[in-house]
Amino acid sequence: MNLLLANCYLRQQRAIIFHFLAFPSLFGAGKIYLQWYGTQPQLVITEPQLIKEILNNRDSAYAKEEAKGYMKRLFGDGLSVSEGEKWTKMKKLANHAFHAESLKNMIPTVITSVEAGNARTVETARRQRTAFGSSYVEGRNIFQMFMKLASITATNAYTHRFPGISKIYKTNDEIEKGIRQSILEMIKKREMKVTTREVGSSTGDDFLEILLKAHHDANPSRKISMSMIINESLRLYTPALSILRKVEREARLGKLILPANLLLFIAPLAIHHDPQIWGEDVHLFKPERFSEGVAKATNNSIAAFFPFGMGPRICVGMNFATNEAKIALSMILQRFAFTLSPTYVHSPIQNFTLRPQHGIQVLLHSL
Ligand code: HEM
Repeated sequence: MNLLLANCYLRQQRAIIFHFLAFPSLFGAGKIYLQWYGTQPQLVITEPQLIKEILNNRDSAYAKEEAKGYMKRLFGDGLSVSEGEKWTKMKKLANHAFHAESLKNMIPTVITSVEAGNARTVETARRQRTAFGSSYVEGRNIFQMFMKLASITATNAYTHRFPGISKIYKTNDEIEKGIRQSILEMIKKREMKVTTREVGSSTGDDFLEILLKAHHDANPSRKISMSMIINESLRLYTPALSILRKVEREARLGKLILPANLLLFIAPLAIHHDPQIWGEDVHLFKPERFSEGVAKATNNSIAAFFPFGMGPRICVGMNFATNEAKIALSMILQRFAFTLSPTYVHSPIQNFTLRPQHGIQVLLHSL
């Protein structure tokens, strides 16, 4: 540890770099090491307890690293890169914009976008086929209601300061109710299919049916929900690969004394792929890890799973992103069955966030 510390100070003179992870037995510090990012040394932290200490710190010992180059162009001087009073004000506004009530109001817009995407896909398929299943007609009706709802919502955005608005909102409510009803009916039909089908007699399981079956499984350890699938995807393919902080003033971190200006590189992916936390099957996609919630899956170690960060700078879009994914997935799965295309090449890369290098090709079948 002392050697590591020495390196922290040497860094200031831009002298030597030791890669501690490469020599864990020599230095006994396998979870903390120094790396160079271009000409910039960074202390990489992959120890949950220390990460918790850094990200939850509220006495300004650690700050966001100033955005440079393309990051600056991308983020400007917005919430994610600001500090102090400006950050407090912006965070308050953002939290308000994303609180539960506001999120509820965004749902029709999300639904409209997904439905428009679904409709475009169906239209493409229509050119290749002549016959449609009843689900298309049901979907078209829902889509028409969405369009009406979207137009009313857009109109409301301009008229909400004027009296008499409650009448318009009532119309809005009715359409929303109609949409919800139609979707619920579609789900019910699919659920009936799943629950009345005998085990083993299934023909051509699609993802929704697999999900529904898992959801209805009598064995609680085999029940799978959308949240479990989203959590396991975020664990295995953590989109935000790094969370950066700068040491504002000399700070004690565990047994280390960190010099001011040292850059800290927090690596959620390293934690999410640590076999000591997740077990030897860490690289397998197993949503059932989360069957009893995140706390149980992580043995109550809050910093063992943090795809959206933690502490005061936790992602403001967390609930929006997960709700959007759930809405989009459930709507797509009601309309289509899909399987992975044989042309798909698994190649996750870091391109700002972690993403599939060549996209994900799937074969869609209209239901
Ligand atoms: C799967 C999707 C997403 C992931 C994995 C993600 C991840 C993260 C992470 C790890 C942080 C913390 C950064 C840090 O501590 O330095 C963060 C912050 C932030 N995220 Fe997200 N994010 C997602 C979606 C979104 C969405 C949809 C929005 C906006 C609509 C958003 C807006 C923000 C903002 C504004 C911050 C900065 C908060 C602050 O500094 O106080 N994110 N995000």
